[in-house]
Amino acid sequence: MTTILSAHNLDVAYSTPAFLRKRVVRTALSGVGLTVASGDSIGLVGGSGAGKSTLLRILLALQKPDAGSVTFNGRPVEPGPASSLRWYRRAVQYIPQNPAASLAPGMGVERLLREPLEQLRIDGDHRSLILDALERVELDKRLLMRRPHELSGGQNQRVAIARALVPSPEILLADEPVSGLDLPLRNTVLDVMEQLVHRDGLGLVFVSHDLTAVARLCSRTIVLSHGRIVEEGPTAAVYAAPSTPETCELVAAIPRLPAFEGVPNE
Ligand SMILES: Nc1ncnc2c1ncn2[C@@H]1O[C@H](COP(=O)(O)OP(=O)(O)OP(=O)(O)O)[C@@H](O)[C@H]1O
Repeated sequence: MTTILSAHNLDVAYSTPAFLRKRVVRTALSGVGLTVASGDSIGLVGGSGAGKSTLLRILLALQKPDAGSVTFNGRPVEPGPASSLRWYRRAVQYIPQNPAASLAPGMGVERLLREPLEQLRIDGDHRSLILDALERVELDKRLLMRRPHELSGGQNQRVAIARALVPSPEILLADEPVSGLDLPLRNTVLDVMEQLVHRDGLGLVFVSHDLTAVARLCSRTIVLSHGRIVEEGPTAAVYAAPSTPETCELVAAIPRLPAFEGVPNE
């Protein structure tokens, strides 16, 4: 059976606190829907304030929309106590933007990778699940003894990805996972994510300002602007012929190699 995470007609508006005299209501999402099957890779792009994080929080069952719904294989997904969401957290995992902030500094890598297995009450041989996740992110098992501050930024991000992989999820939701990394580390992390999508067939929702990374990982792209989906389709088609001003602006911002002096760009 194909696993499906679906969001239908999501609306979210934030309003300023009631004690302020001039109440401002800001639309964060309006009529947003998306569907992710295992093996799908979807880039979620848009300018600052477009609604990407709000959508991700709802897909992670961390926030309830004002209207609309999220389902996983037809089962409703809503914020609630950890015990009521274990089934969902096993199937859908999160890769954070900033592993330095999300990995507890006092824990060694082995403990960090064991914790989700215990919290989600996953049976089986935890040590072999941990070693398998490490291998998938191309980290040496000797790193299990280290703590986050003894690792590079790229190694920490791969630990964060391994932590998301240990419960054997079907879908990963990633929030700007390479934004803080310099170019070589960024490429290493993207290589790992590419393998997870293309070799292992995991579903991916990849939130990013980095359209080059989206082009590499995602077969489909959704463009959000002011809380609305303004464009969506196969990534190559969206980039080749953007049909809205918002997408044109994002595509125009993709860095290009400068022409060498005397050698004109084609
Ligand atoms: N807790 C909140 N209270 C009030 N307004 C909020 C809150 N969270 C987000 N917003 C507003 O909702 C809109 C969407 O914000 P959101 O963070 O989802 O966008 P984003 O696309 O993730 O932006 P960025 O790329 O800058 O992180 C913005 O106008 C933002 O200011």
